[in-house]
Amino acid sequence: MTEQTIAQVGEFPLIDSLVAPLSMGPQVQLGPGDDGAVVTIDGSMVVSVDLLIENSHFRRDWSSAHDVGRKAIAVNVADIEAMGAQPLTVVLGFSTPASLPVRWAREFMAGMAQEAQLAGVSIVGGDTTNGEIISISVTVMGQTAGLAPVRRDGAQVGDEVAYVGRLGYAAAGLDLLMHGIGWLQPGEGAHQRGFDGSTADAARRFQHDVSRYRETIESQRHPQPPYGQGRVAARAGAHAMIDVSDGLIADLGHIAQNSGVRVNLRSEAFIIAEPVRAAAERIDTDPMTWMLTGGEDHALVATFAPGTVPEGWTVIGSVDAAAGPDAAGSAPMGHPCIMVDGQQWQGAGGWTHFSS
Ligand SMILES: Nc1ncnc2c1ncn2[C@@H]1O[C@H](COP(=O)(O)OP(=O)(O)O)[C@@H](O)[C@H]1O
Ligand SMILES: Cc1ncc(C[n+]2csc(CCOP(=O)(O)OP(=O)(O)O)c2C)c(N)n1
Ligand SMILES: [Mg+2]
Repeated sequence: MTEQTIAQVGEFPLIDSLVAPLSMGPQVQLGPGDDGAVVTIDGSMVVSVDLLIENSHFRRDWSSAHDVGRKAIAVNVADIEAMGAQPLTVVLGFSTPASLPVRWAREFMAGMAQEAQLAGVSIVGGDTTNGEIISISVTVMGQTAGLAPVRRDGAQVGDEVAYVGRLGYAAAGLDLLMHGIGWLQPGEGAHQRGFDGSTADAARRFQHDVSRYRETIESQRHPQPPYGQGRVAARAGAHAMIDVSDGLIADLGHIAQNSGVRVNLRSEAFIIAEPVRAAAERIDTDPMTWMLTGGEDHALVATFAPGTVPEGWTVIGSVDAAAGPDAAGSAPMGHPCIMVDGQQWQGAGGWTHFSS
């Protein structure tokens, strides 16, 4: 029997079935179902949006619908955490081919609901349309609730640089998946690029033992941002903060550049987690590259006045005065604002869209 598709169910019955299981937090006066949602907030509103596009941000043969739903919430809530604000609500833009099995949409929504619960946000509305591939846009709203927002431009010379959350996991998982390791069973995504659908190809892709580094692949499917730690950093008086979406060096580069300072990282301060080390051994690569330039774990990295780094954060470097214009000119492709073990970082600091 073939699976029921979205085309067979129709727009409004689909929406009804997607929103019915959602629960609303106490701040929600009016949830999905009207022209707009109504939300009570404390202080100023902090708002951010991110897109997840099929084959750019996820693949259906790498991640389940549930994983993609979890990721859609996590990557967006991390931006509100990185402002030191309290995440409250999200609205979802969902575009999908009519041929998508309804099961995929329901599991996606269940993943969103599960992660929303973890992150402490309510899904208060959305929009559903027809499109050639799956596109997901999540807008997240938070409140300042008595604490000043922590921006990217506040780092001060003499600050300590520290992070909380995972580094290198999601990048390791991405590399493994790109090596054909850890794919899901071929389902509706089997037609997608990189998978020829043949039995031999399927057998080759699913024969790997991934037990030692499973957590890295799971992190690529859905990251685990350190929920609540953005508020902890704001309460500790963090001077600047960002979440690591593109790569630690790239994202710290935004702090350094916006603040007019230079960041010095000490590689010996990084602790390489066992699953990341195991993944690096499996595909014979340097795990530090993933930790320094890999994205999608959505760790928080912040700068603090000396002695004010919160418990549970790992200090990895310090903030210096910016180098002169000569130094900037000597690393046109690199990150003149970021030093690692006393050397200016040359080359890519993380993921950028539009490059081949
Ligand atoms: N198309 C756009 N229109 C307006 N602002 C944008 C657009 N794309 C990105 N920005 C802004 O540029 C900044 C950097 O974007 P991005 O790298 O996506 O940040 P993040 O990693 O926090 O998601 C953000 O402040 C974002 O709001
Ligand atoms: C199919 C697939 N290809 C490539 C990647 C890797 N990747 C996609 S986006 C990205 C960086 C973060 O995404 P972005 O849209 O730049 O997030 P933002 O900085 O706006 O939060 C990475 C490492 C992936 N996750 N899935
Ligand atoms: Mg963004």
